[in-house]
Amino acid sequence: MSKQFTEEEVAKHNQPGDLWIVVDSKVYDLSRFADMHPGGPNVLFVDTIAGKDATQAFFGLHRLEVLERPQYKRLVIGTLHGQKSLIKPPPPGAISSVPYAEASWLVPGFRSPYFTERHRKFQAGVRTFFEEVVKPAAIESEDSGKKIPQEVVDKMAEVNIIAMRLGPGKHLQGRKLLNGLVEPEEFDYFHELIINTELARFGTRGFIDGILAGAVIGLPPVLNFGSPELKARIVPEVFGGKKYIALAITEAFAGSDVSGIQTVAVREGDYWVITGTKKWITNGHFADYFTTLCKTDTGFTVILVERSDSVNTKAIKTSYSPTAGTAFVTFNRARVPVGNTLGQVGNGMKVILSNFNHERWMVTCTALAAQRVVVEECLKWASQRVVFGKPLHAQPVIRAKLAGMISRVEAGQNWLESVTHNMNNMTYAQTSELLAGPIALCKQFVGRCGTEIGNDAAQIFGGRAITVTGMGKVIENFRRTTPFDAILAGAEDVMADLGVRQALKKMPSNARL
Ligand code: HEM
Repeated sequence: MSKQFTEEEVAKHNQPGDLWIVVDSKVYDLSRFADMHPGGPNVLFVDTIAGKDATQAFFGLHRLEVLERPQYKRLVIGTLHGQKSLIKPPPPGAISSVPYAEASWLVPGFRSPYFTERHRKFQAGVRTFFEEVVKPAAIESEDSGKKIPQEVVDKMAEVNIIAMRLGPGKHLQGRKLLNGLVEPEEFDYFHELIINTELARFGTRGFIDGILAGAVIGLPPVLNFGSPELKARIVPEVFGGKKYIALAITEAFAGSDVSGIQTVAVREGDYWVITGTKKWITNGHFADYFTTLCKTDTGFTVILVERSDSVNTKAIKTSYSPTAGTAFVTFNRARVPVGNTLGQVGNGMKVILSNFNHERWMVTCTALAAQRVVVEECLKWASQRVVFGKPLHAQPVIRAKLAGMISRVEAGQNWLESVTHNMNNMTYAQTSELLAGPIALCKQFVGRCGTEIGNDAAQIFGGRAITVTGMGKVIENFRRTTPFDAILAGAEDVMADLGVRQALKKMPSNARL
């Protein structure tokens, strides 16, 4: 039982050298801390704060996590008599009770045609895992820009999260997935959607890509088009988190116009000799393998290039965290055995295209999850921030912005879930034929919504939205990095155009008004 104080007792400690305040029923002794307070000592000595309950003032200026830091927890000397602490960080794995902070299938009372009890159990397990194991590293790496920690990769490999991120399929057979929370044969795209969602909830966009997005896009060509020997060697290393792989398609010469690439592979006996450069290669800075699109005599060919002295990687400074390992890659006559060819020589475009739908869908999942976090941040802030003597949400313009943000996220979510349901029920050929357009359009819609949500959130948070630490840090990260969602895996305008062109191809010739 902690020591209890009356309001009168607390009130006596209200000056330099002897300062107590109350936040959420806890009494803090700030006598020595006041001079070290990052917001300065003077703000603590005003009449309404010193010796008083400063809960509202505190939460108008600090995130709850400040009070969770050990150096500040130590300042608590007791509680206010007869009061209980009401504001607590949610335990790992908890579902938020803030409206629209969760997809509706997780909200008590709502029904879903797609998610089962098994999905719910899986979601709870994934959230707990990510919050306990991944979140601290996500925050640390996003900030420091350093490579994702190997211990986290090892733990993800142990429960087969790296393998699950490649979606349902034979590669999951015989694996124990998240301690048996899902069987390999029941694993579907909704399970994968859950993983993508949970990964994107920390306000750390660079880390989302750093934590092996390269494997999600770079390994499928090996799995689907590599020789049995190559697969037997590469796949276990990557799923085991021991080796890293990146997809190397784009160049300074060619982005959306993939066919403009200039990297060349020339056959010399049993080897390919590869010369050229690749740009914006996610995870490239620390990758061991590069799934590389090359020009060959008879068209384009995808070749798995292993890191060697002839492969040089240089970090590119992007607007998100260097922890993503974004690199400029140079192949300087890199010699690769012909056995590393993925698919048929000259048929590289097929190999590359086979990957695009899944990649675009994945980016849509993580983008949407990050947007939902922004909605939650804005609802909390609009409720706890007091302006002109009222909560921020008392302003109609703020409520209008919230309405727009919520509607965009819910629209995107419902579209994404419908696409995901169809991915679960279509053959690969049907998905290519019928879903390439909807996935492209859904991605461009969610990407555009990201820009609009970022703009609205910035108006709600004001100066805090352009400040890297403190109250608005999640909004700052989101606004700075949401363009990645609108560009990676297919730029917004290209996606829109692709979706419409796919639709026009299917226009019946006899359709008339
Ligand atoms: C337990 C008591 C407190 C602790 C441990 C604490 C700690 C901190 C910390 C760590 C920061 C840096 C910014 C951040 O990380 O969010 C900060 C900033 C600040 N604090 Fe406190 N603080 C306390 C109480 C208060 C109170 C009662 C006030 C009321 C006026 C206050 C006013 C400020 C201001 C004005 C800033 C600067 C905010 C900004 O830059 O936006 N602090 N405080």
